Amino acid sequence: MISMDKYDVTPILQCKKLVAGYKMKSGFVHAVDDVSFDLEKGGFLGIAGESGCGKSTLAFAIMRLLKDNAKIESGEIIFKGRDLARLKDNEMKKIRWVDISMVFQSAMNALNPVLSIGEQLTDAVHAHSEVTQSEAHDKAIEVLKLVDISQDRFNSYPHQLSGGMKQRVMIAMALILNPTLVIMDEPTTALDVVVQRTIIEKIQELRNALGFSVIFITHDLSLLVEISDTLAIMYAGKIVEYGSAQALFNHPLHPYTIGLMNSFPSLTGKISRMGGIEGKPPNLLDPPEGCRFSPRCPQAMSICRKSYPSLENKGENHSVACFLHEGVDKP
Ligand SMILES: Nc1ncnc2c1ncn2[C@@H]1O[C@H](COP(=O)(O)OP(=O)(O)OP(=O)(O)O)[C@@H](O)[C@H]1O
Repeated sequence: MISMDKYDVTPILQCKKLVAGYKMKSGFVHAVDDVSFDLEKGGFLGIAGESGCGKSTLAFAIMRLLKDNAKIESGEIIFKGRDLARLKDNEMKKIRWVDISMVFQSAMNALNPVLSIGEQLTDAVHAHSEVTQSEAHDKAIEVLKLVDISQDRFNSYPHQLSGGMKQRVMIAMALILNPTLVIMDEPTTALDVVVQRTIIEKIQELRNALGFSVIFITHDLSLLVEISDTLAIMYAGKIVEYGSAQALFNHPLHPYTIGLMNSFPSLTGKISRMGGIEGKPPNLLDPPEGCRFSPRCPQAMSICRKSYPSLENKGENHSVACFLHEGVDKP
């Protein structure tokens, strides 16, 4: 885990009570429901949760790249003092890819098969800045070098590269305009474990060298506790636990976080029972009353089925939304 002291603590991004989702004939899918968090300059925020809990919708809302049937219903996304949720499209265009970029799930498949990677990188530079062909070419070579791809590969086509290399090209693409924030949505999921590890190490190395902030989204909590300085655990559209990766790892408070932690082997090597979480997440068109986790929670009390607990501070940089902890201050 990374010490937080190294980084400036001024938030560059503040999500405040964000509500976003999908308009359907049968109602509104509350995919992101009252989500708030801060991200410091140079910070690394990991967002974990099962499939369908709203992680990608949150990422696309920040990028303002939501699908046609989706919308930001309320809340704010303050980036460098401006509310992205309310920015006009032409203003957002100046920020997207330039100041905030994104590496999508299976991004490597998004490379254009008929253009060389060098052309795709230089096109990305030209699309957003007034530079000469030779400056764009130099920039492309520079970012390829950052992700350990030799300049001999400049004229290679995507099919000539391995999956790991293609994903590194996508990371190079996300970094080419020197963004302040890079959102990574499952950037390594499609790759084998060894390649995944190299790419994660590369991302950390580049973040340390270049100082950009990262929002890293994955269902793999074991990976996140290792690489993030702050963690947000999402369940059914809501953040149920939030805080420093260390605090969450050492003292997970929410039964859902504990369930996720029990779903992977202990990093300390201690043998513990691997338990999953029974049941499945609710339908977000019609979520259960009260705490959305209550139907699956082994410790649910009657209040949990009636009211939703608010996210309360339980110690320095650690908060949880759970009635089991309401009014109890924990380290
Ligand atoms: N285009 C859409 N129209 C309607 N509902 C959608 C649409 N896209 C996603 N959803 C719903 O929104 C909710 C959140 O989905 P989202 O993709 O954000 O979750 P996720 O945590 O990123 O999942 P995954 O890890 O599988 O990508 C889910 O209930 C999903 O079914």
